[in-house]
Amino acid sequence: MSSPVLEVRNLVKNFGSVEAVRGIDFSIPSGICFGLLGPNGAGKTTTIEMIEGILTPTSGEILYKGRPRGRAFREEVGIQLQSTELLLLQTVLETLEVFRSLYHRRAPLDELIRICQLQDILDKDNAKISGGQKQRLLLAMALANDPDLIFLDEPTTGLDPQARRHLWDIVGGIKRSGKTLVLTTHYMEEAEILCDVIAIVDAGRIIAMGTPQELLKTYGDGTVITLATDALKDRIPDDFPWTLRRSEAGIAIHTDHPGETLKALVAMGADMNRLLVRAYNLEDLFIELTGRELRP
Ligand SMILES: Nc1ncnc2c1ncn2[C@@H]1O[C@H](COP(=O)(O)OP(=O)(O)OP(=O)(O)O)[C@@H](O)[C@H]1O
Repeated sequence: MSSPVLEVRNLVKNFGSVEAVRGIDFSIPSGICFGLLGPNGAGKTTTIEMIEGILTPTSGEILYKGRPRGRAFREEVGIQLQSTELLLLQTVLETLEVFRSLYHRRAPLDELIRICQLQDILDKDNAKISGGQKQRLLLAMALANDPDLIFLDEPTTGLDPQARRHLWDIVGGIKRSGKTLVLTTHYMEEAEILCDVIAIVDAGRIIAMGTPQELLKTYGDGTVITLATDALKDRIPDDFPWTLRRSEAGIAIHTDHPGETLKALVAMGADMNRLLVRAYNLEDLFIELTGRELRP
């Protein structure tokens, strides 16, 4: 079997007394989208900045195609940083051309423009493009050297839902072209849609890892019924047989027998108009594993 594109062994990063990354291990085969999912401050950016070579690890090992990172890594990797300042008086096209000229290996310009859907904004100054357009340009810049491995650090943070979905489509296309992607996000939905393998990161450690289906199977799938706290006439009895989670948003019940649970809720006088039945998802899993919400 060919060696993984990227392997990370016992990676640690301390900033003074802050233990940002506390021993992370993973291995990424070619052609997949690997996601680091976790709340703010979990250590996602620190982890990928160590791999990218922006930060020096306190300890641990990073291998690219089975070897320590060297020239090949620098030439074959594309990076979309979480925040990048663009030259405001340059146009989108000029920015792309300058960026492409920095590399020996270059993706064809028309392909970059087509993949990242920049056709309509090529003549616009960087100062005048929207958040979604800027993210698409940053993505095109990350693809400028036709990389084998691409890092995307929270590519859709701050975008409106429509721009977010647009970027998901583009990233999906890049994935289908056979590239290997590493993506960080604190959006469960984004990880579920784009990633083949997800590592859930909390407080500097990976607390669960697998395909979305494996994670849900291992840690509990089933159904979640949510309802407002005051949508029940009666009190929930102490011997209620299903897992209950209370929050400001209301009550969430995790059950493998939704029919029976619904019957029990109806018997307690539940207002059916204020009740939602949905599949258990990765956000539920995260809350069950850590006791905290994924998003702040
Ligand atoms: N340069 C630094 N100096 C000191 N502490 C830092 C530094 N960079 C990050 N940290 C701390 O390390 C921890 C992990 O931060 P990191 O940015 O890696 O998290 P993250 O999961 O990427 O969060 P976000 O989703 O907000 O980007 C946090 O407690 C953060 O405050």
